[in-house]
Amino acid sequence: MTPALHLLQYLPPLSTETTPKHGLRPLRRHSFSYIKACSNTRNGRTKGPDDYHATLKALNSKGRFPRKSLGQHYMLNSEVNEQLASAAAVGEGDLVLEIGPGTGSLTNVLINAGAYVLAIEKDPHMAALVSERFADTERLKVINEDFLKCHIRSHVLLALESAKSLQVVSNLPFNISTDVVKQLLPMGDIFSEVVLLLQEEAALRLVESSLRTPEYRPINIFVNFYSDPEVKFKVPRTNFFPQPNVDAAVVTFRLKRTKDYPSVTSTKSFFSMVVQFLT
Ligand SMILES: C[S@@+](CC[C@H](N)C(=O)[O-])C[C@H]1O[C@@H](n2cnc3c(N)ncnc32)[C@H](O)[C@@H]1O
Repeated sequence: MTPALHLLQYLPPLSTETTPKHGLRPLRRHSFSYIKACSNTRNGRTKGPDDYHATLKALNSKGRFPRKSLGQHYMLNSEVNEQLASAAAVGEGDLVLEIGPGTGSLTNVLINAGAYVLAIEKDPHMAALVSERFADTERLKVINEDFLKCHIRSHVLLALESAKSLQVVSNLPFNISTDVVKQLLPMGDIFSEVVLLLQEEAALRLVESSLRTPEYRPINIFVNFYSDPEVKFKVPRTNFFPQPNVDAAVVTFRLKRTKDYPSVTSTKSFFSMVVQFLT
């Protein structure tokens, strides 16, 4: 059996399940004066096949079965990707950091919304695949690194000449979501908003302050200290390939500016301070 046929037997039918309608803000239109890593022309936009077919075609072409250890659950529904971009109000000239572009279905929507995308992908095969898919645009820069280990600040500042803010938009691997949140939320000096597709239960735990257990309480304090979080909408598991065992939800974290809270030396010291306070 060829790798492509082997993969095809696992493919779900095209989902007709839609996500609930919600009141998203209209697209914000402001632009950065100049972004070093990308050209500022509009010519690099990519109009390709829809996410379902593009994702499956990309995976099939490489005969590459998704890896569980890397949380590779790919988004098949363009509508969800559109809503993610809308939740972040991605518009013309924005610079967006995407963690884990995978086959590039969300990347495609971000580029078509007018953004320049800096994508960090840990899997070298997927980094190569997404670079290849968007080879004809200068709106994408792919970095093949582990987001949790890379020096994100220097990557971002290299890509952004002026000190204006930018957004993070990502369909995250569920297994690294808490670590990503801990890393990104204190970066209100460079990011204005972080929009993440998370496991639904994790999303509710991070945002719902009414749920109080000793385990999550410090992380709730952390999230509210650095941001104004909001659960936007639920994404049923049937929208992913392979289908995970859980549903997902989109959360927006509007980051507070560093001048709006007392200075904290490190995330580690923040948590030890909170734990001391609570015990
Ligand atoms: C849930 S998939 C999402 C893929 C794509 N964005 C989509 O919506 O279909 C997660 C992606 O993150 C990548 N990834 C996993 N761990 C990572 C890490 N530590 N740093 C960067 N990328 C990672 C995976 O290889 C995979 O491409």
